[in-house]
Amino acid sequence: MTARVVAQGTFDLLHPGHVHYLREAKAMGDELHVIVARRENVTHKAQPILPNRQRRDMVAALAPVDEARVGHPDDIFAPIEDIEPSVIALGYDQHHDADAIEAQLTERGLDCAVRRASAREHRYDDELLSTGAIIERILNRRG
Ligand SMILES: Cc1cc2nc3c(=O)[nH]c(=O)nc-3n(C[C@H](O)[C@H](O)[C@H](O)COP(=O)(O)O)c2cc1C
Ligand SMILES: Nc1ncnc2c1ncn2[C@@H]1O[C@H](COP(=O)(O)OP(=O)(O)OP(=O)(O)O)[C@@H](O)[C@H]1O
Repeated sequence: MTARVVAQGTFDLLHPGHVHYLREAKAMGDELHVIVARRENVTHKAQPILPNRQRRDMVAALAPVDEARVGHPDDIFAPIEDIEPSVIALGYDQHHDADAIEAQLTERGLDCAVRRASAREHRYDDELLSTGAIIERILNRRG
């Protein structure tokens, strides 16, 4: 049986940290499905610069990714019910609580584990491993 893995995030302005996360998520199963957060659902930080569809298309073009979709407007478990993954891979810094997600999955009758991916370490001095850091450098150098 094919083991599907779900990864999720904003993925505005791609960088090597995203690639690290998606490679690791893919290694947790056979097929990687990515849910790209809708702009209006990104409320815990500044809203993305790039539109939903552009972020989805760029993520879909990355080697570890089998399918990428823009997330549901108001039910984050709707795409999960559709994909039926065996693992949800949370990013190392995602604010979601793994136990709370597991409880909601069980409540909906979904048999799926929640795992946490690792962070990517810097490999050289001025490498930028967050979208926020890229935007800050743009503002500093071009603003
Ligand atoms: C299991 C799971 C499913 C999600 N599904 C959706 C969704 O359907 N629609 C959406 O807009 N965001 C979805 N999200 C993304 C969150 O809403 C949140 O914006 C996202 O995790 C932000 O990640 P970031 O801080 O890494 O950018 C989902 C997150 C998780 C953990
Ligand atoms: N340096 C990194 N190492 C490993 N995973 C990362 C790294 N940066 C982002 N990710 C993961 O990629 C996914 C999408 O991240 P997100 O789009 O929030 O990027 P970000 O660079 O962290 O953004 P921001 O700087 O705006 O917080 C999340 O699961 C996040 O944990």
